[in-house]
Amino acid sequence: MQDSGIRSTPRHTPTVIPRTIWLTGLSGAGKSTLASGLGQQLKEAGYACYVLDGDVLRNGLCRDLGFSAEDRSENIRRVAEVARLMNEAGIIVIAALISPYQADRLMARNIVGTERFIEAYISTPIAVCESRDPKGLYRRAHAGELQGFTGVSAPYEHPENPEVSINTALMPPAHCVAELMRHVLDNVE
Ligand SMILES: Nc1ncnc2c1ncn2[C@@H]1O[C@H](COP(=O)(O)OS(=O)(=O)O)[C@@H](OP(=O)(O)O)[C@H]1O
Ligand SMILES: Nc1ncnc2c1ncn2[C@@H]1O[C@H](COP(=O)(O)OP(=O)(O)O)[C@@H](O)[C@H]1O
Repeated sequence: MQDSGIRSTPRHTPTVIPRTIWLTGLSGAGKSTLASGLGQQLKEAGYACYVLDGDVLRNGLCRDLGFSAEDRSENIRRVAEVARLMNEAGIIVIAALISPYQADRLMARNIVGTERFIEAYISTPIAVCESRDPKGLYRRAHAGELQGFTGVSAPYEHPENPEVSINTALMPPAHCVAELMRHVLDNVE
């Protein structure tokens, strides 16, 4: 066969390993802020990514669920299943859920696949979260208007071995996002 002489231009196409970065931490710790900042940076760097925010999903996919231990577990299971599907489609997922129980986070890791799962503990101390109180939920929980509120009247089990740990009380948001971005880039190519 005659050589047409046409050559495709060699391109550097990075082999992206689509990970799920699972942000866990108290309400007000900074999960949503960092998830959206990280999502924006990844998009700007050319990666396909998607933010699954517990707060948002509870208005749709998980709107039938409350905050009992069982419902939180089901919430996390559903989000982890979605994350797995998105990873399989080549999309980097950033999940931001309180996910207060160790067993549920382990379940999420197993559903997504342990090699794909990056647990990022947003370790902001509760005193800082309470002073931020961006939605007034701590005030309502202390006033007895909100039952089973994580950190006040429901437990938060600290991750024992997270891949990343970030205390947002110590650095401005941009630095926290940069720290997460560095970790993700080290792990997606
Ligand atoms: N009782 C109680 N405990 C904790 N959080 C509560 C509760 N009631 C409502 N909210 C609001 O729900 C958001 C947490 O949803 P998650 O899906 O992340 O929670 S969980 O992972 O299933 O525990 C959480 O969002 P964030 O503040 O962004 O964390 C709250 O706004
Ligand atoms: N370094 C920081 N990183 C993230 N959020 C911060 C930081 N410093 C202050 N904040 C503020 O803390 C609040 C965190 O709220 P949010 O991101 O909704 O937390 P969560 O999703 O964990 O409930 C926001 O009002 C944010 O502006």
